[in-house]
Amino acid sequence: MAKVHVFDHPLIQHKLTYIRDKNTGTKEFRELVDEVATLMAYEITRELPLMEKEIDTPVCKATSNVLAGKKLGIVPILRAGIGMVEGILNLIPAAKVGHIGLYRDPETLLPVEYYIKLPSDVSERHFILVDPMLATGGSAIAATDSLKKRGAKNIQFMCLIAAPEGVKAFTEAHPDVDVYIAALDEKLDEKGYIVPGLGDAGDRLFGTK
Ligand SMILES: O=P(O)(O)OC[C@H]1O[C@H](OP(=O)(O)OP(=O)(O)O)[C@H](O)[C@@H]1O
Ligand SMILES: O=c1cc[nH]c(=O)[nH]1
Ligand SMILES: [Mg+2]
Repeated sequence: MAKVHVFDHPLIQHKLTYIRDKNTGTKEFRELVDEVATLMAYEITRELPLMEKEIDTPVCKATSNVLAGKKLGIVPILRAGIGMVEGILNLIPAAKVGHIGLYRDPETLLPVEYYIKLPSDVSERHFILVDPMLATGGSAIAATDSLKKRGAKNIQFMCLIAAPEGVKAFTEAHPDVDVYIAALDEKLDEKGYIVPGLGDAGDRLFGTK
């Protein structure tokens, strides 16, 4: 069964409070999402494999650890996922970036895929799929389906805020994909918005409301 990790680091929680605040403007919202994505990436990469390397320090020969060269891919779910990419690349600058374009139909709440472009070596890569919001779970489930259909075997899903309904649906659909969230909120409202949430993540990031 998928593991669900909730990051309760004080810096993440502090920044998330200002991300939620409706009085936070687009510029600050973007900066805060970027910063939280970096902090989450630090936590999410904790298990990356290391290998030993022989080096010469100014004092002597030594054996020390470096990353074992795992091929990483970051995949934002458009649009809102884009806001988390730079923050992760700050820590993993060599990662490849794929894109999955999905929007949630406002009537049915079902995801509609309109774009996909992934690195060519999908089956060899470890993917971090990112989206600020896991609401009904439809978008994250469809994006993970899309990745798997193209050969992805190793996926982690990272989001800022999740609703219990979304976590349940996602972990049931993809029990092999661990989920990393900054906050688990109370519920969904009748329009499928997360309560208390942060509103529409894409609109707040890009100033389209
Ligand atoms: O879990 P779900 O119920 O599927 O909802 C979550 C999705 O909704 C938002 O995207 P939206 O459809 O608003 O697209 P946008 O990023 O282009 O604004 C959000 O960024 C997720 O992708
Ligand atoms: O609360 C929500 C739910 C879905 N998408 C968002 O951007 N916000
Ligand atoms: Mg949106």
